Amino acid sequence: MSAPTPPVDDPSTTAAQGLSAGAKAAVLVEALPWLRRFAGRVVVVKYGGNAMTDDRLRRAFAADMVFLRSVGVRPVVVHGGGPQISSMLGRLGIESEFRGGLRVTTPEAMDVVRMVLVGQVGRELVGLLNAHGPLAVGLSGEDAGLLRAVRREALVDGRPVDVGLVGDVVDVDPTAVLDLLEAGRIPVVATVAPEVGDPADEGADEGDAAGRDEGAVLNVNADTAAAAIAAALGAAKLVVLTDVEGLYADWPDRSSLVRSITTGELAELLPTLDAGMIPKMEACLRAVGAGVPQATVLDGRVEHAVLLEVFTPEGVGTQVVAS
Ligand SMILES: Nc1ncnc2c1ncn2[C@@H]1O[C@H](COP(=O)(O)OP(=O)(O)O)[C@@H](O)[C@H]1O
Ligand SMILES: CC(=O)N[C@@H](CCC(=O)OP(=O)(O)O)C(=O)O
Repeated sequence: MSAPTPPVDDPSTTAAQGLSAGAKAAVLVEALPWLRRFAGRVVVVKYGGNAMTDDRLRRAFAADMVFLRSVGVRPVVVHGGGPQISSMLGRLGIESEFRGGLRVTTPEAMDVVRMVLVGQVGRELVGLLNAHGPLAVGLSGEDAGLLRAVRREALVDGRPVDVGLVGDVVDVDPTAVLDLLEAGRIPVVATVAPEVGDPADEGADEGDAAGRDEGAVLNVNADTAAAAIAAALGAAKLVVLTDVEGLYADWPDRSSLVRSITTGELAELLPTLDAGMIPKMEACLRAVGAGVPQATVLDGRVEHAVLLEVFTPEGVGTQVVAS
């Protein structure tokens, strides 16, 4: 007879082993008001950066999502996958470049974006979460009308530049995500979205009577999509994982880390920021502007960063709140 398989998160193997009983109890007691505050509420987590590529961090992230769900919080994961897309494009010999922080997406590249986000990154994440039980269900912006997008341009040196099949979310139908949450699942969203005609563009001669361009699917930046989804779900929090401690007011001066910033202050700082941080801070601004009470950019290199953020009074990273 073989020995019983230990649970995925065998408590006997955790770092908490080194803590005294008093310290362990203090951690649990400290979490109590936060457990109460977020019980039953939606928390949207944008997953990307190092937390997505390092195996130990990937497992810790999955455990965090399962923890949230186990204590009655409703996590929704919106994932990126930029490095994985670049790697697959490279393997296929398809050239790819970013302009103003957005990938120039040809129809050929779009096939790869969709294949990698939906068929690879999303699948792997669902598998990681489901090692804990039948919890995660993957879907893309194309499923059940979740996302609708219009084409957008990139801003390079203040001037608009065509980047091909790249979109910005104009409409979210959260019904499918809410159904999954209601069933106790963890929705995992890949950010490709069907294109709709720009409602402002009345003279458009393409598309059907409803202004919809049949068939086109757009590549949407995952930070931007996470913000739109958080707003549509009335989330209690948007958490954006990245590979730095948070927002630096004077990048790369490490002493300029911002712990908390209002939307008004952030709007002033935004034009001075460098490429990588712009979509993240725009996403936080958009979510909080649309009524999400808090948005936080977190260091995905820190194991269990999401739990620390949600369940401790200090939090970690940079928090954006309404002015
Ligand atoms: N003001 C800033 N504060 C923090 N990071 C910044 C800032 N400006 C630019 N960055 C860069 O943005 C990067 C994060 O963006 P990106 O690499 O696109 O993230 P991810 O892969 O996590 O989506 C950081 O690693 C850093 O190099
Ligand atoms: C338009 C655009 O640039 N889309 C992104 C979508 C993936 C993404 O946002 O991934 P990260 O969060 O890992 O950067 C891309 O093609 O890379």
